[in-house]
Amino acid sequence: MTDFQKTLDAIYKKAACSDARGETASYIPELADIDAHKFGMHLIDSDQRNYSVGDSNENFSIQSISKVLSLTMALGLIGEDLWKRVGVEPSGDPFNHLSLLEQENGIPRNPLINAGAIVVADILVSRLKRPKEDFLAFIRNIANDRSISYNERVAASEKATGFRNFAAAHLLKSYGNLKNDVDLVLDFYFHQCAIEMSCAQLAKTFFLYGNGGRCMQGQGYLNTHQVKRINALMLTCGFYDEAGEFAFEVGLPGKSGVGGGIVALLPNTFCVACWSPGLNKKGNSKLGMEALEKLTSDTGLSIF
Ligand SMILES: NC(=O)CC[C@H](N)C(=O)O
Repeated sequence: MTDFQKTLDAIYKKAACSDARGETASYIPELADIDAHKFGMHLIDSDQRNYSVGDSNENFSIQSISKVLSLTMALGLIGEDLWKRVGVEPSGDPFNHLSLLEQENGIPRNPLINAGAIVVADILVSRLKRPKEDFLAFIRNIANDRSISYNERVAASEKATGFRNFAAAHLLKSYGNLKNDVDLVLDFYFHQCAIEMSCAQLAKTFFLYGNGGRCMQGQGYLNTHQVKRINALMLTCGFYDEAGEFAFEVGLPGKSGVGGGIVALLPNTFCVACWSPGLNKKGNSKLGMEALEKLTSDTGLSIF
């Protein structure tokens, strides 16, 4: 049987003495000052046993990791119609690029790049009575944890500097693929990105994607067909123009965020969350990528 705690301890030891930790995300001013020496990891196996190291209980901004959760909620609300407004192909571009959006007439390549997530946010704004409150309640239910919240300072910070997201939303609007007011949709989007969680909470929340769509409490959020699709999207699109590298090095469906978090899972085996705020050039956690590579290499556990 795999000794996950021993593997995490070895990863932590290696990470602690690494001095090439990458850069924090300075384009969202509130994220720029996070201590790049933080490092945490939390793993939950299929028997719901927990293993952790480092700053695994410290909150951080989940940023783009939230795109998987908003997609999950939107799929539950409108089902397959969602795919009329957003594609399922990797973009091979950075998360905030706009060129393909124009070439492809306002249909974003996939729901995990910013433009795609903004369309998903638009769907939620249309469908939910109190979008921000209802989305937060959805996540708190999955995690069974009322303490999960938005960080209003991070949301405001991104609103003040999120020019590319405003550009994306306006472009979508010009193609008729954004139904609501740009400011309203982006207010929701900036808040979803500003949700804070710890590695422990994140692993708990994403447990459902490795468990046939059922959360740790046993409640179903996705059917097996939908969960297959979301895992396929995480594998092919979860790391933008580094998705190939993540599949190559780590070999798991997963999702990153510019807060330095990465969550990944092996269906029916484990769900793991890692946090190290320094990013590589592609906007993915530098040590997080290395830690997950070591996890799957040392244990021999990956989807390949
Ligand atoms: N990759 C990310 O985490 C990007 C999310 C960030 N809120 C943005 O829209 O730019």
